[in-house]
Amino acid sequence: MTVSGIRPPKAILFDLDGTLIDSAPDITAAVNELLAIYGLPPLSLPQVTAMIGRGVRVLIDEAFAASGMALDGAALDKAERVMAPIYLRHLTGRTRLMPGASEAIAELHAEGIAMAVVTNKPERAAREVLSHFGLVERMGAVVGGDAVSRKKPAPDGLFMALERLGHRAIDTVMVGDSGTDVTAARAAGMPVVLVRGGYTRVPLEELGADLVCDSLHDLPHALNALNLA
Ligand SMILES: O=C(O)COP(=O)(O)O
Ligand SMILES: [Mg+2]
Repeated sequence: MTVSGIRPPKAILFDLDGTLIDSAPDITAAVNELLAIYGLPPLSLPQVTAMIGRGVRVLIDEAFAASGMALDGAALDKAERVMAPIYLRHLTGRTRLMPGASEAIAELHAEGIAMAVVTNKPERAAREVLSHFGLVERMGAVVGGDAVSRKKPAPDGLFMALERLGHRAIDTVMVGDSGTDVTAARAAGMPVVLVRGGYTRVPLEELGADLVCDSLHDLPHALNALNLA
């Protein structure tokens, strides 16, 4: 307890793409390599960026639709299999940490706050990126979109991370960049903070988060001011 009545969180669940890392350039490269195999021209960075956050299958579906080639279920299954190794070859080359990510994680770790990543990215890919940036050992759990039967906006991955961390939803805050993260956090009964600079085109104020931060630099301070129920 810092100030009377204000109770900071004991654990934080981070979204990955658009929140801790700026992976859109690598994901765009992977999408364009896949499209090229199908004889399709490349999409732009802003086009692909808007497709990130709901898992690789949605990404592929939307990329083909935007290229004028709608895929049925079986064709989408096949494209997903073709994409898997391509995606894994484009994880870190053009990906950077979001501003303030390492500082915020170091500060929260020093404060004894438990942390986990809950992403719709495949878990192997998420672990590889976190390990590349030296952050995987800071995370008490990494839950990928393929580790649960329902990805975010369902709360399944958040519950799995809580179980692994040994914390309760009411002591935990979800930190993300999109409406998907807000919906998942609400479904898990958890407060949610959104950070600007991610992959959502909708103004963050309209997404119903408890708090909006300009960058991860502001996060440790903002969390102290968040009044948990
Ligand atoms: O859509 C993805 O693959 C990843 O998205 P997330 O890390 O923002 O959940
Ligand atoms: Mg995201």
